[in-house]
Amino acid sequence: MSEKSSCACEHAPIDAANDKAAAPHNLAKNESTGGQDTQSLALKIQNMDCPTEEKLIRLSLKTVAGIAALDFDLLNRILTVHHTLSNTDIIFSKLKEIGMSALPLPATTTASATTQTQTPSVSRRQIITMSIAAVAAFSSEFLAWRGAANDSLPVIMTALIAVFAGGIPTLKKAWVALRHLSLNIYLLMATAVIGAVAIGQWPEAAVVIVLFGIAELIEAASLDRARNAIAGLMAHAPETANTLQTNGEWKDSPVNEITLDQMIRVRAGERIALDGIVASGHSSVDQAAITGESMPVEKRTGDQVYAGTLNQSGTLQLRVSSLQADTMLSRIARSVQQAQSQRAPTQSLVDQFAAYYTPVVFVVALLIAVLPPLLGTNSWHDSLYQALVLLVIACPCALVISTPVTVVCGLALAAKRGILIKGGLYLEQGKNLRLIALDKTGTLTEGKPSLTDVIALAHLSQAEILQIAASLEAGSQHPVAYAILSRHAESGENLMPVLHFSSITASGVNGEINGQRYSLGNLRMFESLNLTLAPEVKKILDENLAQLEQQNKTVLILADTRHVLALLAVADKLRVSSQTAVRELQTMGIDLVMLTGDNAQTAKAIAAQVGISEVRSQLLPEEKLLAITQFSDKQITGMVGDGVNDAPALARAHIGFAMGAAGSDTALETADVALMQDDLRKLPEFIRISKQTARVLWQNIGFAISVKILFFALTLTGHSSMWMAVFADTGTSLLVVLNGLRLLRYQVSSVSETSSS
Ligand SMILES: Nc1ncnc2c1ncn2[C@@H]1O[C@H](COP(=O)(O)OP(=O)(O)OP(=O)(O)O)[C@@H](O)[C@H]1O
Ligand SMILES: [Zn+2]
Repeated sequence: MSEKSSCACEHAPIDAANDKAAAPHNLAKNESTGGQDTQSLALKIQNMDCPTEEKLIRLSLKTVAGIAALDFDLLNRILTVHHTLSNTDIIFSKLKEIGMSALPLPATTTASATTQTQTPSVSRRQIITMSIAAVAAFSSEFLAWRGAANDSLPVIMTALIAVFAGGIPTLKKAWVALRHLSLNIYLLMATAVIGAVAIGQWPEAAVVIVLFGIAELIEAASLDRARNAIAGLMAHAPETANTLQTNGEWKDSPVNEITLDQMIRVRAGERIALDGIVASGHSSVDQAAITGESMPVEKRTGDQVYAGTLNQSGTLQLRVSSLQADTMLSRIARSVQQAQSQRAPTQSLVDQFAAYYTPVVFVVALLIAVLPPLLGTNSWHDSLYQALVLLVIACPCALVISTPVTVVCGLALAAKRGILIKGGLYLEQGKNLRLIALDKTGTLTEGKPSLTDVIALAHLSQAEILQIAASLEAGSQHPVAYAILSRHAESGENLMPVLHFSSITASGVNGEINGQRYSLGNLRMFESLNLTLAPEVKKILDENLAQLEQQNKTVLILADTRHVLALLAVADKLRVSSQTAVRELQTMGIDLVMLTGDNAQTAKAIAAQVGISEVRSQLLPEEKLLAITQFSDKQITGMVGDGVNDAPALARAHIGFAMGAAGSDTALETADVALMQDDLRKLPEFIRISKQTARVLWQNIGFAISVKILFFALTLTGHSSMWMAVFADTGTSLLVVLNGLRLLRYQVSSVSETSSS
């Protein structure tokens, strides 16, 4: 057996290149495709349940030239093949060869696939034949127990019935594995059974293969449970919606036929079918399905509502703003689905362990079969039997299956609470966070500042100042611009046209109005103008500046090319939840640092209010990035931002968190963890989920390994039998899957929630 194929039963990675298949698609693109465009083919494979099958598929498709990468989503039984083939028939025929029938899926439906209930993987027919097999196997065992010889005709006949009714799928898969020179659990089982027959233990052979068959069915059924539990969390949007027809009537139509900008009506008590903007009506909407927040949110004309959320009180008319496949809910489902096809570190660890464990046990089994009889310390018969028992416990099934189930349940639990985690890696790393850097504006504060002061320093009136400032800010997305623009909107004046507009990140804006060049921004921006000011003007400017900053306001200076014209001050409110979150994180032993582009005085004041002692202010985006780089060189570092200016820093941190992701596409895309709600308390909650997931993960690993060790010892001392080993293996698999599922019901109670509600 070759180096590669000697790896374990189950889904140990086959080689480095294939292992990358678990990484996001863009990686696959760069791989060995010779610059051609990589296409993706999504396939639904009904009987792809177990990591063993993943391995078989990898083995069989590995030989096909033009396949760049494979993404496995075992839980949803979807295989995505990234390839450069012009004809994909070869994929189907290769799959058929190993007994898998594949159904092509349109690329866009992969998301909604999570939200459909799946056909159960255990059919009635399988249950009936397995029952017949079970009766036959136990009759065989019973006859032998009543005194019939183990190789007498009635015993052999009943055993054969059991093997044919219950063992054919196992034997078939073993044959495929053998042909591919891969050592997997089916091959181990088949070896054990054939070995038992060879030493005349017919009843034993029958019982083992039937127990294993039942185990496989139970495992498939329990994975179904995991699948449905997760689908149940995500599936919340109705399939039809009450739409306005061209003749003015309302009619229920299927959601997938509804187009953008159509009007739909949602009555009280109904779930909303598509994302939309409220066109008329007023209601409170329970948005838990998207944001995880338990309090309903008031919705009126102009507000955004999401598919899957529950309209509680009034009738709403909505203008549809996204198609079914693009709703926030579908994107969350898609994101969870993509996350689960990426291996978490523990999973890779377990896979690696499994890759060594099985061959080692196999060699030990061989030694046990051969050495004692050669040395004359045991009979051939007994040694062979012991060796076969060892083969049964060589299967790392429970271990390998429990990790993905647990991780997926952790991801689903978090998604249910409005925390969107982009991969098992971040879920596992969360518990190791030692330092979290927080952005100020929009993260600790609401990010919706209001204009508090307008101080004229030259000939302009307040109204003129406001008009110039607002016209300049019209081209900016910065929260400061929002403050100035919304005040200006109240005045009812028009904005003036601006020529040669430019916006300088972390400084301000400038442009030309009526032939005059203006700039508006922070002190850094003003100083870059190099104006020579009369001493008395300089004095007034400095005094006002100091005074406003003393009040913890962000001060902007409006200037033309020769004079300083005015000071404008804005103030932002701290989020109520920030304080509690900061305290909780500190209790968890995490260091907090505030990073901000704002002035030192205001930064320090806000930090003091929330209880953060380390502050870095007046940072440019690249300086934020530098700070994060320094932090993450030393410890596991998280960064929380709103994803607009701080995308590079978010990307550099070990875990980048984006706030209020439900409102912003960039945030949802750039973050490793997207907090759907504008609430920092989701951060300690994320860490708690991470810790609980790790706990369950290690419980499972510990339990599975203990059972193996126990049986190893029992076997070596001649105290276990083959069917006991199968029983233990199955039982362990089942228990670890159930233990993983328990996570879904984990109560993420937190101090802050109980005290604030
Ligand atoms: N469009 C703008 N108009 C006027 N001033 C601006 C504008 N954009 C940035 N500034 C000034 O530059 C400063 C730094 O901006 P930056 O976006 O880096 O940080 P911030 O939003 O204030 O805070 P944080 O870094 O916490 O998000 C702002 O405090 C403001 O004084
Ligand atoms: Zn197993």
